[in-house]
Amino acid sequence: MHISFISYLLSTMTANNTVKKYTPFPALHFPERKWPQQTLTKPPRWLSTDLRDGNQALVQPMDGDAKLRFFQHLVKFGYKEIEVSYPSASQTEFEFTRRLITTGAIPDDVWIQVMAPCREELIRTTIEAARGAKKVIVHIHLSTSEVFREVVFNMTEQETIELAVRCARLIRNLTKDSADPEMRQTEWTLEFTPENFQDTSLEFALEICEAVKAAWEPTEENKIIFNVAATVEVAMPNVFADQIEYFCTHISDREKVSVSLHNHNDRGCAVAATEMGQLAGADRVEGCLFSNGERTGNVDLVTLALNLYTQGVDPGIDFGNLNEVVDMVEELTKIPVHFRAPYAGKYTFCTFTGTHQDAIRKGYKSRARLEERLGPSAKWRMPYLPMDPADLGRKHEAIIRLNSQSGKGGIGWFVNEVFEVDMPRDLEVAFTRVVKSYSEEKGVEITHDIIEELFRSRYMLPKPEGVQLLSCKLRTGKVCSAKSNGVNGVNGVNGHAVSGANGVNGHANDHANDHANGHANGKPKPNGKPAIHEHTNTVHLHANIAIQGVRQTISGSGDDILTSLADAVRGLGFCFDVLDYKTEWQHHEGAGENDESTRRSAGFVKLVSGDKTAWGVGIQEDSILASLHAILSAAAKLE
Ligand SMILES: CC(=O)SCCNC(=O)CCNC(=O)[C@H](O)C(C)(C)COP(=O)(O)OP(=O)(O)OC[C@H]1O[C@@H](n2cnc3c(N)ncnc32)[C@H](O)[C@@H]1OP(=O)(O)O
Ligand SMILES: CC(C)C(=O)C(=O)O
Repeated sequence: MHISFISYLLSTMTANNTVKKYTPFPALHFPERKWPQQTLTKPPRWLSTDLRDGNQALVQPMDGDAKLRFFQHLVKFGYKEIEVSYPSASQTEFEFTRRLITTGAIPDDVWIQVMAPCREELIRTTIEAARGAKKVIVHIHLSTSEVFREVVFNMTEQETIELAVRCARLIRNLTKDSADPEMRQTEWTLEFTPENFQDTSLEFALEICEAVKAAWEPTEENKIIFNVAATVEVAMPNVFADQIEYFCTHISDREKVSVSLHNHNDRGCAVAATEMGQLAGADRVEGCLFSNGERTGNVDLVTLALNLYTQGVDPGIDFGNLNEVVDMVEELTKIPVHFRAPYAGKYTFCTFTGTHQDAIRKGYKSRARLEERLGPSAKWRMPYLPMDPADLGRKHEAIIRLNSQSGKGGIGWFVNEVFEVDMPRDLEVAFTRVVKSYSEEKGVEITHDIIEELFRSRYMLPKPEGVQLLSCKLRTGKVCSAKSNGVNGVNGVNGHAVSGANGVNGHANDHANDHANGHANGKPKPNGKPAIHEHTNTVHLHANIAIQGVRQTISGSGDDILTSLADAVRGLGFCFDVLDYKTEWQHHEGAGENDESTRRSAGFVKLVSGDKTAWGVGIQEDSILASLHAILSAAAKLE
């Protein structure tokens, strides 16, 4: 037999053998389940364990100052239950807990949670650390799964129950039943975690929780918390939901119990499992910001909260400045938030892809119209963006980024961001070719600066200040004509637009709107055929201009201002026809519509001469000057 065939056989056998060491997690036979029909309509009680589970998983756990900053942020975001420490772990943990309490850093409505294993001396230390706080959840954990009982603790089920009950009684004696009056002033709650609940027999999990509950004696007002943890995620989320619904419907005194979830992300399903667990009846959720925590992390509290938000449910946590949250967590944990993390990643609301950019751009235009009619609470319907980035304090300009995968939608978006104008479609197509070939040739991301440079050098006069309009007179007259002054296929203004014959400064605004409207309405005729006008107005233009300081007089006639300008420029010795044009006023964000000091006009003109075509663009405070620039710029390129 050939040697490589033998090694192939060996490797297949090895692979088959290694997979056999795993056992499938059994599904629950639970036909009574109701969770698949439920929906989430309210937020859970949230607990942040960033300062405990998150902290214990760091290469370098946080010091007291870092923990304090983190704590203050958590309070600011709106968390009312915060696991602050594992006081028996280290002096830092103990002292941090004391510092919070003695400096009055804990708002009255915030519960701190302190954690300990089921070991008497460590529980005593833990409770001592919490002395004097207003509201404290004492959290003890004990693994209940078979493998832990056998491998780690060497304890029977009965011994495990007895240990848990002893600890619950001890905590009760040291806290709510304490002889020390200072201790009794604190509001104490017990949280018991049957660690590895997911891998524990449900009957045993219920049995141990019932025993702990009986030892603690919770009330409806001050419920005991059973934190049914997926310490290691070993099953699919639907199986987890069955386990939770079974637990919720079989634990006694349900009204005195808060069922809490604590999901880790070993199979990558922590968010799904936590959401399904809530559908199944859980009341409370523990997790960390951006999924920090042991191994693959705890469930991500940011994703959970914002998933609710995007279903129209207020999570009660404020992530209105999500970048600030990211910065804080990255700085204090030294773990970067992934670029594609839900909601928070740098690329989460950003696309390089042409068709996506086109859809988003159209989406924003449609959104602007919708908001004009219905206000900012109009229902969010946006292609590719399940959430408004502005709700997270994220800027629209970060959404679209350009490379060789981008198309005219994205490139048009950038031009709009740089110049505050919308290009005509045909110019978008032409400029897209320019940008794509630049991007492919250089292999770089296209920035706003590159767009500006490419656009200016391609379509605008190199020195726009070199061309000035010193004065301009316009006159209209009715004529009977069947041609359009050498301007192929351009319809004229509406016949009434230009009445004045003012100087430059005086004319800009009274004729400019009509100029713009006329062009917007006036579509070029296909094939460049002359338009037939039986009775129309002709615009006669007479202007004094200066090019590089040299004064010239130009005059021309046409169906409208632009075509009469084109006619006049031809008088300077250029030879062309107008193929397409558009004028518009810039959309100045924040400036009032009639704020003349900030208004600028854009003229876009496509000229043809022989078999050459060229676009020119002018952006100026004066609409006639803008069009003049556009024509001169395109005409120069045809030379
Ligand atoms: C799933 C979770 O994340 S639970 C939270 C865990 N967090 C931490 O462990 C962080 C802080 N921990 C520590 O600082 C230390 O581990 C301490 C202070 C708790 C204990 O330290 P040590 O006494 O040195 O013990 P060590 O760290 O080796 O822990 C193992 C011992 O604790 C026991 N143990 C582990 N979990 C528990 C528990 N939930 N209840 C009771 N005993 C426990 C083990 O059986 C073992 O006992 P053994 O030495 O008799 O075999
Ligand atoms: C809640 C505790 C015990 C925990 O961190 C876990 O189970 O993962």
